Amino acid sequence: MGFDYAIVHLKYTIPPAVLLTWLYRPFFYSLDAYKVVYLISVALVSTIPWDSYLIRTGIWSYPSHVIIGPKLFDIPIEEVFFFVVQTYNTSLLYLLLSRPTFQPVYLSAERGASHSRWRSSRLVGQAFLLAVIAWGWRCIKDDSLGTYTGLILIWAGPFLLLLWTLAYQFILALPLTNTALPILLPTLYLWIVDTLALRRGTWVINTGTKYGVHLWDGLEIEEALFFLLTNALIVCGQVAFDNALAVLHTFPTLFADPSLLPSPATLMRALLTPCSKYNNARLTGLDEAVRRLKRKSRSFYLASATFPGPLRADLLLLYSFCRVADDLVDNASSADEARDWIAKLRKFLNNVYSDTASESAIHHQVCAEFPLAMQSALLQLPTAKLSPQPLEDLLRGFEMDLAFEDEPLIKTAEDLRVYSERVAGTVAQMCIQLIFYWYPSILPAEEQSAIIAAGNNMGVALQYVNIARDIAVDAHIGRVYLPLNWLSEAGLSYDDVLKNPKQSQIETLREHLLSDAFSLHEKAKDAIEHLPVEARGPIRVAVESYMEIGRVLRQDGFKVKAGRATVPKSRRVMVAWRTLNR
Ligand SMILES: CC(C)=CCC/C(C)=C/CC/C(C)=C/CC/C(C)=C/[C@@H]1[C@@H](COP(=O)(O)OP(=O)(O)O)[C@]1(C)CC/C=C(\C)CC/C=C(\C)CCC=C(C)C
Repeated sequence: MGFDYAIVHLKYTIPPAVLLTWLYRPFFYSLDAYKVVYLISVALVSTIPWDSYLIRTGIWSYPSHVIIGPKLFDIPIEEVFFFVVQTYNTSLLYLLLSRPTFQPVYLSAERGASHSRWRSSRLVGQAFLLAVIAWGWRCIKDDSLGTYTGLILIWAGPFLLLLWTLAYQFILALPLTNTALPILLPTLYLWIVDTLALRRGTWVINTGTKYGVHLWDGLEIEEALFFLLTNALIVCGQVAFDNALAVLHTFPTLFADPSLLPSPATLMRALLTPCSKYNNARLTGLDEAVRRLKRKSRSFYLASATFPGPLRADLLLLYSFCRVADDLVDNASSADEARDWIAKLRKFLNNVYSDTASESAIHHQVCAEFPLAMQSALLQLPTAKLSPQPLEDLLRGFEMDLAFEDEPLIKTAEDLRVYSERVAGTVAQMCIQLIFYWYPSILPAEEQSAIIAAGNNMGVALQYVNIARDIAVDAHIGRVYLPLNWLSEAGLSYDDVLKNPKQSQIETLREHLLSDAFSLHEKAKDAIEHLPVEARGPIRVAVESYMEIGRVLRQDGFKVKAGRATVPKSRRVMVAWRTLNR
């Protein structure tokens, strides 16, 4: 009996597991736990018979003075733990590196003209893996120095072939930071650990069944291959799982109301769905939504990466609709044109929520009345999960903007509040509706209404920050959102602000608005902790990264980009990290 192997775990495998768990903790949703447990179970079931065979045939061995003693099918318990901890560590690294990626948009890769190129890639990969398996078989048949290599290849090869066949498109399409990196980093690390363990004699690769070639001093080529292939299996397994989830959550017409923890059979059905059945319009809508968010809002783009998959998709689509609607109205060349857009948007919403308008009539109206680049933002809005009232109120908020043509719109703080409730409180309400759709709350109805009311206030707080940031930008387009009575108290007229929005008295009014924003924020923020657990951290990030603009505005000499105060990227990331871990 000895503790050498146990010490390898204490020194080299458990510390990264603790570190990775700590880093991934804010995102460790039940679905992630499900994925990791699933992969660990597959790893154990597939590895134990193989490893047991290798030990019983003397290909590798563990001197009795390095292990504690208990064994499972002749495998020391420390070795069984190795399969668990390696799968756990590599999976967590994969999950961590994949967090920023919105995976469903990578389903679109195998479409259009390049279809035959994808088919060739699949065939080339399959042929390569079949050749690898055949070569492994030959090595074993020869019963010589290639035996260990052969056993590795005929064990890992078929699993890799299966995963490649099911998910090759996703494996190839995802960024290398999601695929190659989580394979290579743990492989390199385990090569180093293995070198140290072999040198100390913690495990021994017996002679006669190995080539005796070293990748570097102390690292047998077979060991290097083993760790590379096992990490490739873990990452490809995770990618295949995510591929199935992306299909399940992206195409409600193929898989209506999928469970948040789908069964292996459902996952397999999703993976086996041919790409030709994918809804291209939905993929385009999601793709455009991600691009739009990335281009237009750095705060919400960062926050979006913290939301769990299916909720993230719906928030992206909601953002896309709100952005397009706001831009259509704001960028119109005249008030009449803006009114026209609002009428068209209202017609669209009336059609969507009416019992009589058919899907093709809605489609026809959108294609006939809206620019091509904006159509998907309307057609993919998740209206079935949203009530019509906040959308109608949002349009009424946009209509208020048009009143600027005739006279100053915001006369009192109350007017400002009404306006902000319409353009931002509504957005908050819709975000909460989507959260409750995906993660139904167990709270009584009145508590849920209180959360929605707090959300509405939080939306208003964000809108105040938005107005405080954009005083000069808005003045440039003839709008002043600061209440008229505040202006007169500061000895200013509406035209003074339009002419010189950077004068010193404006700073006092900006501070007044920010102070109202932060006091609303302070009162509303506790309600976030009553949201379903999956949404709490991400909503904190969304809210706090936007409120950070307000904090920057309160500092002297803040950085301005295109006339607007900006939060430096490192500061945004710090805010996100801090709020996630709160
Ligand atoms: C994380 C994620 C993907 C969130 C998406 C949020 C979303 C759907 C935002 C829509 C934004 C939008 C374009 C709305 C149109 C009206 C408008 C302009 C509103 C202002 C947003 C400012 O965005 P931006 O700075 O990009 O706009 P301009 O360049 O000035 O045109 C608003 C300030 C409103 C944003 C309000 C929210 C996102 C609501 C936040 C509150 C919650 C999520 C609820 C909090 C919950 C509790 C319980 C307190």
